[in-house]
Amino acid sequence: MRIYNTLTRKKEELIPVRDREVRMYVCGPTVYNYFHIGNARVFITFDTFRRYLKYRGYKVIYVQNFTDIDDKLIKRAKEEGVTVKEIAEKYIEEYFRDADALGIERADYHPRATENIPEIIEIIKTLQNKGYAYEVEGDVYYRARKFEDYGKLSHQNLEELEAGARVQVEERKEDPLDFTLWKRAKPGEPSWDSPWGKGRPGWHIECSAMALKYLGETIDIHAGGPDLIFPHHENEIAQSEGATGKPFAKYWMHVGYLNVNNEKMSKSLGNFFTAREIAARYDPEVIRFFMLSAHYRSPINFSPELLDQAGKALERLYNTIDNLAHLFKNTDDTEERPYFLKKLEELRDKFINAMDDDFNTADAISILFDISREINTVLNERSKKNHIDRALNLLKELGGILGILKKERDVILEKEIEALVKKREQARKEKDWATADSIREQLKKKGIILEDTPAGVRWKRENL
Ligand SMILES: Nc1ncnc2c1ncn2[C@@H]1O[C@H](COP(=O)(O)OP(=O)(O)OP(=O)(O)O)[C@@H](O)[C@H]1O
Ligand SMILES: [Zn+2]
Repeated sequence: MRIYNTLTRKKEELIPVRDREVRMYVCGPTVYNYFHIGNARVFITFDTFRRYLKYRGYKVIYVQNFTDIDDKLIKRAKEEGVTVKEIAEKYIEEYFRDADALGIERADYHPRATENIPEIIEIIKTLQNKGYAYEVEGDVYYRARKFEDYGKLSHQNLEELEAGARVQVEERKEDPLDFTLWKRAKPGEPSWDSPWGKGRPGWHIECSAMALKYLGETIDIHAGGPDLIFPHHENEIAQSEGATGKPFAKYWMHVGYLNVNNEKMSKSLGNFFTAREIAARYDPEVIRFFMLSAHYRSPINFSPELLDQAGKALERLYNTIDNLAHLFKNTDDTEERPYFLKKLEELRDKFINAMDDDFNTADAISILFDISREINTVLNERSKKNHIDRALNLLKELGGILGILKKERDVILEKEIEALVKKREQARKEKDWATADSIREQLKKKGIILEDTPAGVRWKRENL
């Protein structure tokens, strides 16, 4: 398998640290709000990659954290007159509700920053002992310039980094490049005891501490959204590698932005839809299908029209599944087509090759349509039962990796269709056009097309 690595800007062969085991850390949400569909892109993408790695026989240990203490949470808690803990509890619960609804499997570990304070303090102490960290009156900073490789993930040299660093109002830091590891407590804010007095952790150090605790010193894949490359992931590397002296993560993966009118969907711009709003209007499988139709590193535009299109495309695959179920019930089970079975195997291999090549879900989806086309041209009411069965299983097997084609469908049988066609004829005779139209629609949804001919009404299944 090959994976594009942000660190080397190349596709590299996946060689996990431990044989057949992939340890993966995905930066999770800051829990002060519902997550939006742009955030969902990260969760859905890596959930899919995790499923695929398992399909390929890897044991996967998957960690996704919750940032449950930070300025945004504190602000939100003040606004609502509740505690920071209450805000965090609420939005962690809401996260699971929405993620479950989108078919995102739970991580093996969902650690929270506030439940790992001793580990965070420990790593800061190590950094301080090694000269990477310094304290200024209860605040602790990371001495970025001391870490030789600083900038290696975002591919910036020191001049570029300096130009990017905001001029600091406070003169406490030795260098504008330095970043916070520990913040001295302000009155009324949650705080923990530490060697530097009462305070709370900075954002970057949480992930270093939790990755180390749950996955070890060198992990295989570290992932997140594109805005995390700098500074968050760059700083995570400086902290983790500074503390352990070992490489932190072998492969760094980042998804492309989900945009609205070519602008990043974000809370601050106000151009966002929560995952909950969208899941109320669209089938979760349609949302996944939409996300996975593009390459994960490409930006995607979000619009209701595009979701509708995704819905129609997914429906075509479901029609094939319905047709297969229909054929299975109605076949006379005589026609042997060894070529077809061989072709299915070839298409499965193509799907695997696409996914092995940096998780190319866009190609993988187009192969599902190739499979569907093959089924619809070759199979008929004489086909061998085992051919039909193999075809159905293959679609379910490969669809399942992407988290689609999992729904049980009630297949409409011939005699039900005939009955509805008759009912529609009757309605037409009585000039009850509303009923006639609604029956046509009902059948269309099940992939049945009606043709009004001079000899009466004929029907056929779409794709067959
Ligand atoms: N439009 C987007 N497209 C893809 N990923 C995104 C987008 N917006 C946020 N992310 C990612 O979602 C994950 C959760 O991030 P976080 O909870 O910090 O979001 P946020 O920064 O509050 O969102 P926003 O950028 O809307 O303010 C991160 O990995 C982040 O990179
Ligand atoms: Zn992180």
